Amino acid sequence: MELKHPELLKTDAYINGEWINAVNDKRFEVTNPYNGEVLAQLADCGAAETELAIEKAEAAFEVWKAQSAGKRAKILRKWYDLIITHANDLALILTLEQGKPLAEAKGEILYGASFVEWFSEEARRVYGDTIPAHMANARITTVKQPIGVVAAITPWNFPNAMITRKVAPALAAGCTVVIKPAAQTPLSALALMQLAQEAGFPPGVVNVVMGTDSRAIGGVMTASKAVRKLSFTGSTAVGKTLMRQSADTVKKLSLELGGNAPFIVFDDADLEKAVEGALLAKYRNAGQTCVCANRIFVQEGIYDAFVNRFSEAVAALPVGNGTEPGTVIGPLINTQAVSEMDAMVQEAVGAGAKTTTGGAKGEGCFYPPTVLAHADKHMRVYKEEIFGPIAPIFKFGTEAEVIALANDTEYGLASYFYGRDYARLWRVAEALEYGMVGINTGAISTTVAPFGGIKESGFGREGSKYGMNEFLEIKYMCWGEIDS
Ligand SMILES: NC(=O)c1ccc[n+]([C@@H]2O[C@H](COP(=O)([O-])OP(=O)(O)OC[C@H]3O[C@@H](n4cnc5c(N)ncnc54)[C@H](O)[C@@H]3O)[C@@H](O)[C@H]2O)c1
Ligand SMILES: O=C[C@H](O)CS(=O)(=O)O
Repeated sequence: MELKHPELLKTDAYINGEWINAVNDKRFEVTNPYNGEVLAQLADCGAAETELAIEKAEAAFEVWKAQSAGKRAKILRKWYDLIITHANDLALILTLEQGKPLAEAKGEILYGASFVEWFSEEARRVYGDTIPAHMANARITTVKQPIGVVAAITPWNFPNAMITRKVAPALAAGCTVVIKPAAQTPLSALALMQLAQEAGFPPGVVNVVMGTDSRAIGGVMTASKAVRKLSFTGSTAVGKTLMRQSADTVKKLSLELGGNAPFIVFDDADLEKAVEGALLAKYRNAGQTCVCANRIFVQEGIYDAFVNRFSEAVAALPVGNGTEPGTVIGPLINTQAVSEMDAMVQEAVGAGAKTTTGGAKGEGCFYPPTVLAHADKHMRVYKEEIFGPIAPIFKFGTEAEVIALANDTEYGLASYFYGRDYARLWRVAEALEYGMVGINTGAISTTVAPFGGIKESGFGREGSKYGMNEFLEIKYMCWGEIDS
């Protein structure tokens, strides 16, 4: 791996400002999904290392929370500057371990960095209140205080941004953090720790433990009384497990879970813009994105025109090695994902769907971008999160019909629709049961807006002016006997 800053390639856990091997010397491999090449052998951490990291984070909390907001802001800003300086190296590490094309990886690095920049600024704006008291001789104030040690568990699909989106607000609030990245993509997390160390975060403020036994690591995190907050991004199934495990210590939770986004195209939509938006919303990271369009609903008047135009554009998407310029679709994370895609496609085709492009396994971790016309609500692609490059297209008649279809899911993360009748745009935006709605756009993810879902897509918001609230407790103070 040719890096300008070779120190970014780390393979040991980062605990209390030191790089440490697993206590039992166990290592695990991280491979490149494009060609199966072993990129590195990493410390295979478990319960012992997690307990140590939590202990050090708890000790560091006393120091970090006592820093001024300005001091925390300065170190976060320095971290941001270092991430930007080394963005190309971070993007290469990300592409090699996760597979997404370099241009997308660079975009993720800049997106991830934007959370560090945003919360380096928000750090100085944790305001309290003075409230007119209920008694003449009393005064009422509130202050916001950091909740304490935070455990962060993150997925493989955005191995940089899903970390900074949690860790930046937590650190800005004065919390300390223990991160467990996905075992498939830990190199991005460790590279961020190298830069955090260079930025001057005191030992123990931010830590990373990685390993193949996620249950062991998560089990320690959820059982620990020292961990006052768990912030999880991943599947709904695992989110539910962690929620159950956290009940015994009544942890504050943020859950960013799975999605099943509808992408609705009304007859009056600009067809070209709708196709462009659908391509963007569907095929980011080869469809391995929580907010990807999962079900494309097209009104009957333009159904055939949309299917033809969209299929043509999908068939032309360049597929290949993420490090090659021009690649738009890289490999999936592993061959199991490829098999899962193929099973969903074959089930849909067996039930009457028609592939207009793609529809058969590629080599290794590749599955071609696939379009399924004449999909219906009885198929897996309607009910389940696809999390891959398959675009099922459903036909609908009326506004009421498509709202019912769009909301017919236990998920509630992202949703999208294209149209031009402004009265209808308002009605549909208000009727969709989702945390986020894209209206005439397929790209909604930004640090300035509250990112998160409802129903079984989780709760809590990341980014925006709301993001720090996840890591703060409001304390109310009632000052009596003022007139004595
Ligand atoms: N809402 C969002 O912001 C968002 C963002 C990215 C991904 N996701 C979702 O994540 C899923 C894909 O990511 P994934 O495959 O990494 O999800 P996953 O739930 O399998 O794993 C997520 C993380 O949890 C860990 N984990 C798994 N089982 C665990 C356990 N029992 N205890 C502790 N940790 C455990 C994994 O090692 C990984 O670090 C999709 O459902 C996607 O929608 C959601
Ligand atoms: O997988 C979903 C992540 O949240 C990525 S993004 O925030 O939509 O870019």
